[in-house]
Amino acid sequence: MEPQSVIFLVIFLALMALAFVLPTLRRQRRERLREQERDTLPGAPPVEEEITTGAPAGTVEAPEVPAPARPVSPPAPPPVLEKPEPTAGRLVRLRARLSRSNNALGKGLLALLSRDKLDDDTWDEIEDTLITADVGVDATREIVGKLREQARVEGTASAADLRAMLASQLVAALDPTMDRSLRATPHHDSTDGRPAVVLVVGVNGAGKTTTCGKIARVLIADGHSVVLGAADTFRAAAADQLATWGGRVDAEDVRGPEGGDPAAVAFDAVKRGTETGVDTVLIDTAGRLQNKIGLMDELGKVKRVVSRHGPVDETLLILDATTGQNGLEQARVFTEVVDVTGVALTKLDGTAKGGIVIAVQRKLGIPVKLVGLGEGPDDLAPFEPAAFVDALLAE
Ligand SMILES: Nc1nc2c(ncn2[C@@H]2O[C@H](COP(=O)(O)OP(=O)(O)OP(=O)(O)O)[C@@H](O)[C@H]2O)c(=O)[nH]1
Repeated sequence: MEPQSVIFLVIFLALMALAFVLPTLRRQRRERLREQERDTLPGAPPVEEEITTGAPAGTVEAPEVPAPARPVSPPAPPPVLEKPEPTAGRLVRLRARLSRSNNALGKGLLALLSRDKLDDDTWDEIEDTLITADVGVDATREIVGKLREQARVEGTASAADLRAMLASQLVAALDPTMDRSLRATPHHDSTDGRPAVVLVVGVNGAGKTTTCGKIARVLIADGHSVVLGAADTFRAAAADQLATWGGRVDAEDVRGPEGGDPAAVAFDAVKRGTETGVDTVLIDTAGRLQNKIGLMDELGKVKRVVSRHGPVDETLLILDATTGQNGLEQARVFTEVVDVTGVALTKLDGTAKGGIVIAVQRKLGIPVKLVGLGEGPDDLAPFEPAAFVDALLAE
């Protein structure tokens, strides 16, 4: 064979060998990549990205590896349901929260009542102390007037006796005969087997959503079932906040589109609660300023529309205790728009003005049914006048 032919033959054989080896190398690479892909943990960047990143700009390369399926996240674990604390004795458990913020009142009054001589100046100081604690001017005058009279009739009394007399006057001012039960369960006469409906109203930031969540826990702790209606379509996060509260104790929540009609959401929530046969539907409403007439009208509409299912059983006004006497004016406006049947006074842990409870009841003539004593999920207590006054006067 001629040397030229030998060279051609060698080149030909070399080309043939390449044609055979290259696909094999490609196949091996593909298999390596697949193995890598199998080893990739969920959440790591997909292999596809690694391959394409290095391609020169403008070149279109046929993908050598089929696009891997997106890493699938493991299914979310079922929510861990919480077991709320029983309601009995909560005010006693939370007593320290009250006395911590009010002990200035307790200490101050005891120091005054311990004076050897209870002259006019001392009585004035006792009055001032109670007014400073937000008991209200009229209520304070009445309470101190009765206390003075009692002290005079009973002659000289010890500081401890006077303190006990003052406590009983304060309890009397809170009218312990008022019905403070929350009309939140179908056992209540008016419900006819449908869920009891609780409408929660109040100015923004008073603690409506939080209190709705806390009440749901109270009801569930007592063995009832609850649907939450997120009729606060005004504040975007409120519905999420309510859903979170519900999720923790397995209470379904009903919501509508952001900025939607609150009355429609409230109506749907009651409908849903009736269909699913729950005991209670709790409706959270938007925070409304009393001077925004349109918003107050809207609240009236919510109540009217919900009433198509049957009367609202409890309209609970949420009042922030730290707003003091200003809160009272807000409260009065609410009572004109909706028939408020109970008051929940929140943030009593954050004020030295616990006397506001007396002022609220006196001004509105509506019982304080619940008190909020902290941000914790079970920091809501049924209101009990004697236990409250005892904590208020603690030293
Ligand atoms: N310390 C304390 N904080 C509370 C209490 N109740 C509610 N809060 C806090 O008050 C803040 C406002 O509560 P929300 O429930 O969002 O008030 P809201 O009335 O629903 O507010 P809007 O939706 O804006 O109308 C939150 O930070 C709550 O944790 C309480 O009893 N004590």
